[in-house]
Amino acid sequence: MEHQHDHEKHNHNHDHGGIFGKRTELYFAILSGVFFLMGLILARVPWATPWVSLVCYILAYVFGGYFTLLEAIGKIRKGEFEIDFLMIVAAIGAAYIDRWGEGALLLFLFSLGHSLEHYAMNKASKSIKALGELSPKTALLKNGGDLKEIPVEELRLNDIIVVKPNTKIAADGVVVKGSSSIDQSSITGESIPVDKTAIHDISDLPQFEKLDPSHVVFTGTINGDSMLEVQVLKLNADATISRLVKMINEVETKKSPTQLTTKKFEKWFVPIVVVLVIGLCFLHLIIDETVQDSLYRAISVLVASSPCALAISTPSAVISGIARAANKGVIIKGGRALEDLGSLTTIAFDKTGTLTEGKPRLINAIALNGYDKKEFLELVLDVESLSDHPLARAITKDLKDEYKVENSNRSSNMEAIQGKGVVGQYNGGHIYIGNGQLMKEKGIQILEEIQDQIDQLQKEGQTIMLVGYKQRAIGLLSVMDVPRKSAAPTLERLRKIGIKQLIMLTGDHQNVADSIAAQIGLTEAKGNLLPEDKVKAIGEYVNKGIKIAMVGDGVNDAPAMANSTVGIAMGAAGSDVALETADVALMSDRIESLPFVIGLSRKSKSIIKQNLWASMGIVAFLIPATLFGFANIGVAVAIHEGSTILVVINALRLLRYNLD
Ligand SMILES: Nc1ncnc2c1ncn2[C@@H]1O[C@H](COP(=O)(O)OP(=O)(O)OP(=O)(O)O)[C@@H](O)[C@H]1O
Ligand SMILES: [Zn+2]
Repeated sequence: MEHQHDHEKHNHNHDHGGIFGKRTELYFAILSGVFFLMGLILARVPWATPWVSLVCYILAYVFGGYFTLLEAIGKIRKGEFEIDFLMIVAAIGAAYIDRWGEGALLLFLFSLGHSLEHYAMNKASKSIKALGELSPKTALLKNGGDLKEIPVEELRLNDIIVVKPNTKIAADGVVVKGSSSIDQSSITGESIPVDKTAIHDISDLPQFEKLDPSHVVFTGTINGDSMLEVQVLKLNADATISRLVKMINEVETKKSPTQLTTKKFEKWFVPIVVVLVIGLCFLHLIIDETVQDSLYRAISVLVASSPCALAISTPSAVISGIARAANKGVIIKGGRALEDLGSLTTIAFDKTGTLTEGKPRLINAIALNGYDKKEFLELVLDVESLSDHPLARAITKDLKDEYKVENSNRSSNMEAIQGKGVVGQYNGGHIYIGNGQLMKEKGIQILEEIQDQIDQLQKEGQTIMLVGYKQRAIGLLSVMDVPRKSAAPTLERLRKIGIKQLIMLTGDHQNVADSIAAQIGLTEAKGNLLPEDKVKAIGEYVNKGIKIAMVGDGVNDAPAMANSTVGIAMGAAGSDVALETADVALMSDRIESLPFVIGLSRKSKSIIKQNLWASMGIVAFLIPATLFGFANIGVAVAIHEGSTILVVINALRLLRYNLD
């Protein structure tokens, strides 16, 4: 509780700070309204001298105009020319023709409208900022035998911290002692706690990204009922949560396509209005009316045509949409990604780790051609332990754990052959481990009967790797990675919400691809693809004008993702690379979030559309209404500001979006 308080003090929004704190803008608007009303009343009481009411109006001007003027000046400095400026001009114009009352009303309603607008927009960004407030301020550093509470900024890499039950974890790191179930919802949006256990071997830690997620913990997540010891693997500034917050804050500055179009529209619309308004000022030269009448009309039209609601209609929806996604553990990087997500018709998935569990198990390890089995297994272990391909890691693990083979480190010069396998040196001979293609290229013969066996295994969905040593096939490995339980229902869901094509792209054999596809219900499965083929396959869809997303781990699939309309990375919590490269990052590896974000994006798009129509409709109605004198300044301002707030409230509905 104390921490939170502390944070409030330092972190509040300074945009519109002032003597009354956060709400100064609103209070000023209210004061402006009070003085306007007093002016209005005093102008009508017989005993008050006219200047008393004038003083009230002037005070209404001061309070109503203060922030508007500040904002206008700020924008003009940046070379932007916006509505605030037009409003100031209109108010000055009103004063000039001695319509102080209407000028005061204008500034009062304008400032009220805008402070409410800011308040509402804050509500959206607050749910983003709340993310940043998740990380605790201090950590319990284990220092020999005793514990010391230190600020998180002072933690260094490889420090050991103690996490008490039911407290927040203070650093990204690996569990080295204890096991507990951890509420990671703050990062992944997953409400069910995840079990974490201590890593067995801390002597030779792999990179943070390569660690098994069941040992990894994140800053800001909440420990369950038991004590943990965590080795710090990231400095506070680099913690996943810090990156997230930074990323989402940058997102607000990236404009969506609709926003850019609206900006373009404003670029020619505003000058036209200005010319029209200036022309209207001189109307008394042509038709029979007073200068005052002409100016009054010009000011009303100016107010009526300020595209205020239009300007806010898209950003408000984009921010609300992104905020909603963020608290469900999905990072959407900007308005463009949001709008693209909403227009998808096709989704391509990587196989391993995306549609499948990504935990391949070694099913068969068969020595061929009379090669000694023990020797064969050792050889495979020695070579594969040098590779960090997921298949290699699975094979290594199972050979050690299940087959009790020991690593004798007799292999050297291991090299990966992209999308095919590995090559290494062993006892003075070349050894190849990889797919059939690799064996063919290296001139290693596979007997007919073995090929039949391979075909059979592949049809069951097993990935086959052959081992060639000294130009001879000496063994066969088969590995099985089962589809995620959530894959079939998620694909079904996606189809239901209208995604027409669901495609799998994989480096694995076509038979394996087909087998998985049949199990989970894809429209198409493309196998035998090298990484560059995946990029090409995506490119073909994009060239046909199809909006396609590529879903993958964000690391191996980064090029294909970059080539797609939207790149979606899964399990991004553990991988900075994935977080950086993707347009959309699912922090957890739950593909079931996909229908939700797509639904949310579509909703955002439709809200943007509603907002655009509403705001343009109002302007289209108000301009003639003021032009022909049906609406005076007061009515014009009221409708104008009313529509602005309506548009923002409409956008805020996204904060409560749920896929039904
Ligand atoms: N280290 C390795 N050891 C043995 N075989 C390998 C290795 N790396 C790749 N291969 C072989 O190359 C094939 C293609 O590998 P690639 O990395 O392109 O695809 P993948 O990651 O297994 O599958 P996906 O494309 O679905 O993610 C694998 O199916 C395997 O047969
Ligand atoms: Zn406005």
